[in-house]
Amino acid sequence: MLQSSLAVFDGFLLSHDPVTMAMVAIAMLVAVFWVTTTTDVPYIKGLPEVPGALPLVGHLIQLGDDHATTCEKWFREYKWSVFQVRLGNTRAVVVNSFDDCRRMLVGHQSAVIDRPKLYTFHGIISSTQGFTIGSSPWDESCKRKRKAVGTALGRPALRNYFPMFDLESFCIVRDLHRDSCSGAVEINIRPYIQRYALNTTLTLCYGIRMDEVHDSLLREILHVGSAISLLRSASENYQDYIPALRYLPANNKTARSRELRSRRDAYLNLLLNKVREMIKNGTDKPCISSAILKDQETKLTGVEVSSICLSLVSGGFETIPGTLTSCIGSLATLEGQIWQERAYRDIVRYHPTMEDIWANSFQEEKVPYLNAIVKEAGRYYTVSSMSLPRKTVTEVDWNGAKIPPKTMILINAQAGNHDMDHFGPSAGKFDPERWLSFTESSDQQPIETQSRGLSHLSFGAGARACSGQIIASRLLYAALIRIISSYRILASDTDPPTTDYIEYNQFKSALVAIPRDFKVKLIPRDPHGVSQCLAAASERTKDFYREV
Ligand code: HEM
Repeated sequence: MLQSSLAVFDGFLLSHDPVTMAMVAIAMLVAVFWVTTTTDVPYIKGLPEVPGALPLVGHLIQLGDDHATTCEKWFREYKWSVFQVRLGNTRAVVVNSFDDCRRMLVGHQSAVIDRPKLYTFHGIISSTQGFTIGSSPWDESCKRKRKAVGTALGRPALRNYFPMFDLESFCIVRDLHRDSCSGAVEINIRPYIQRYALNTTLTLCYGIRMDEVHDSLLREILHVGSAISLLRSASENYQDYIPALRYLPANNKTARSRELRSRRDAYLNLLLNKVREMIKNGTDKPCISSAILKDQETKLTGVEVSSICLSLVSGGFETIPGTLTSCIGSLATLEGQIWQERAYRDIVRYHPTMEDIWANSFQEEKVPYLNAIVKEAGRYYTVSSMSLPRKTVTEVDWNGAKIPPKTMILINAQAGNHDMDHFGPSAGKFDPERWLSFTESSDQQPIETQSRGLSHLSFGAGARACSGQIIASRLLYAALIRIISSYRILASDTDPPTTDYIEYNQFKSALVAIPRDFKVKLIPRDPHGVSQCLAAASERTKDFYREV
């Protein structure tokens, strides 16, 4: 098409006939329109397309910073649960209602098992350490990595991590206790939770942890990880969808990606070298990379090992803090005081003494009210609002519309998790009790409602669902039980939490939500009991893991 237009243009240069000139102009316009509106996958008949796509950018500008919220709005406005949009030159199918998200992810799980490759993330950032599992196309290497991670993070493996849960949740309370001065000082809890999440995955991968909340290596890993997560989002990275932008002379996205890649390489290499050194000195702790470096019956390549460690570190360091910090924000509100008291009563029902809570809180998740809080936190604060993009490998027949192979599928988990058709009219409200029923006895004890199948969409679903969901739930539970039983949490009057499920997030364009900062007052429930438990935990955990 372009070549024939150029041929006509040559003819135009030789002739000044007005008819020829008009024809050439039209041909040129058609060619420009064609080039700027063609997508990788052609228009899918039978699926509605949101109106207003522009040449070159498609719907990117309309989608704005916050794709999940814009698509949720379109879903409600047009009453289309599944529609197609154009992200520059890429056609994507967006799925919104809870039932359709489940049907796409579970009902068509083999067809949507792939992940798309993006220019910036795959081509630049991942060129040295390999792709994370969550961004790996479905191939033999991805299968091997998922299998290894499935074993490391599956339910049977959890018991190996009990000492780690004990130590890391102890460190949260230890430092909150020190820094909040018994409620006199209001405190931002997110840094403590960030260390909790990051130390957990660093321990799993490298047998290494950092004790200080503001440790410089810890902050570097968090900073670089968040900056990379920002570069994965469509709204921050138009060059993935509008290739011409890649060739602009002042392309700061590419330069920034390269800078972040080398900073990430530096700390990943440092961590791996530490493990090598520990192996040499015989001081290494059991962890994924030491097992692989010692070649314990593994068939994984070096790049696959880096990819696994990268996936675990990046899988947890924002999702856990995003969910847990926001959840504590909801619990700290006036209404949240009731949930805290009911949770506390339920904790005491299963663990009658403070010692028992501390000794037996991380081995299983048996307090129903806490499980309900964990589930509601996951649902309500959908930290990965558009999940991770999928790609079809085979055709999907969607009510007669044929979605071809290689089509990008975007799961709007935020919309599905707040879908009133599924969760009822209170879908837009944080309410742990939606997961509970109560006994008819006078003390109305909470019982978990047995939900069949998928509770919410925050961990995705189907063959590429989150590999870390079991350990993630345990981490949320293990931190909450110790925090709630140690303190009454009150929102600060001057820096209160934002508890709206959209507005709580300060970076709408990032792949994973970063909650707005807020502060809480922590009023010790039993100061003496907490001090005793802290002293005992300090003694118990002192030799578990080494620090960098
Ligand atoms: C609250 C915590 C977490 C949330 C909300 C979350 C959410 C997600 C989501 C939405 C996906 C994509 C699922 C899909 O496409 O269907 C995912 C994938 C993944 N997550 Fe998580 N995650 C969490 C914690 C973790 C943790 C702690 C780890 C590891 C230690 C982890 C490791 C992974 C991995 C490896 C994948 C890629 C799976 C694949 O592509 O095959 N996640 N997660």
